[in-house]
Amino acid sequence: MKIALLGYGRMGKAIEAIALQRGHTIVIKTSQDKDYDITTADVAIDFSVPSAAYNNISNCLNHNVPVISGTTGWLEKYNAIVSLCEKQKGAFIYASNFSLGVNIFFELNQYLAKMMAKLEDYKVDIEEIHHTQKLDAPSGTAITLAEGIIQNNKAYNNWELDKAKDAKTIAIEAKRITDVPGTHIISYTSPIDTIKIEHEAHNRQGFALGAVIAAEWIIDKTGVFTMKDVLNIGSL
Ligand SMILES: NC(=O)C1=CN([C@@H]2O[C@H](COP(=O)(O)OP(=O)(O)OC[C@H]3O[C@@H](n4cnc5c(N)ncnc54)[C@H](O)[C@@H]3O)[C@@H](O)[C@H]2O)C=CC1
Ligand SMILES: O=C(O)C1=N[C@H](C(=O)O)C[C@H](O)C1
Repeated sequence: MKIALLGYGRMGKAIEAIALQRGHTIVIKTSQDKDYDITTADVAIDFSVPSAAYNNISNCLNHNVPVISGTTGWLEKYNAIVSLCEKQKGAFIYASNFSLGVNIFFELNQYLAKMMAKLEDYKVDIEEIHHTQKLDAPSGTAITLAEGIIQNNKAYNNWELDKAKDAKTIAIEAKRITDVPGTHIISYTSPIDTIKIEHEAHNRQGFALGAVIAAEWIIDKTGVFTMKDVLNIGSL
């Protein structure tokens, strides 16, 4: 497969290493807004910056190149991308987190949220820890986790960074510590005890491998997909 890497930072480089190991070729590596011919690629993988993701993804869809995006912090334009993908009969996957481990963690989070819905003494909060170069807060993964709780527990209808403004809001605390690849902790606390589930990435390989697997999967497909489709999580 000929791959375009839109964003060639920490993740772009980790994806390149895994793509080459799996026999793919990198035909475009871009680290800024500059002209390139996206049609030379079979598939594009965007891990760039929040301000660049929409243009990168649109350019692929406008040229009928399937595109995977892991960039976080641009989702106010997600619906516009879905419409463009449908109009162009293109193929697109966004995931706040491409690792298998986090996608299993997303399922656990939803299951636990459902169980805790009946237990009013427990209050939930989310903590995420990332490296100090991260541009966005809270992390895309923490937002997906909060959405998973809200969908499964009527006690919550909103999330907020730092302090929860009322009992129906989930507080997300974002910590920035040198070199941490990504840790997410969900805690349910009552006056009596605390129940916690945690995912800790040891490095970026899980994110990168998941993105390459998604790129391999999306070739020849049409539509807007998620990592749940790629990993066929229901069958695990
Ligand atoms: N979904 C997932 O599994 C994961 C998502 N991420 C997200 O991926 C993004 C990138 O993360 P990192 O690689 O750690 O950041 P990074 O800062 O190391 O790399 C971003 C790269 O994008 C480049 N860039 C800036 N403008 C661009 C443009 N117009 N077109 C193409 N590239 C451009 C920058 O020069 C930089 O090289 C972030 O939004 C991060 O939150 C990170 C890890 C996993
Ligand atoms: O910026 C990062 O590094 C990461 N970003 C993603 C996010 O915002 O959730 C995924 C992962 O946690 C690493």
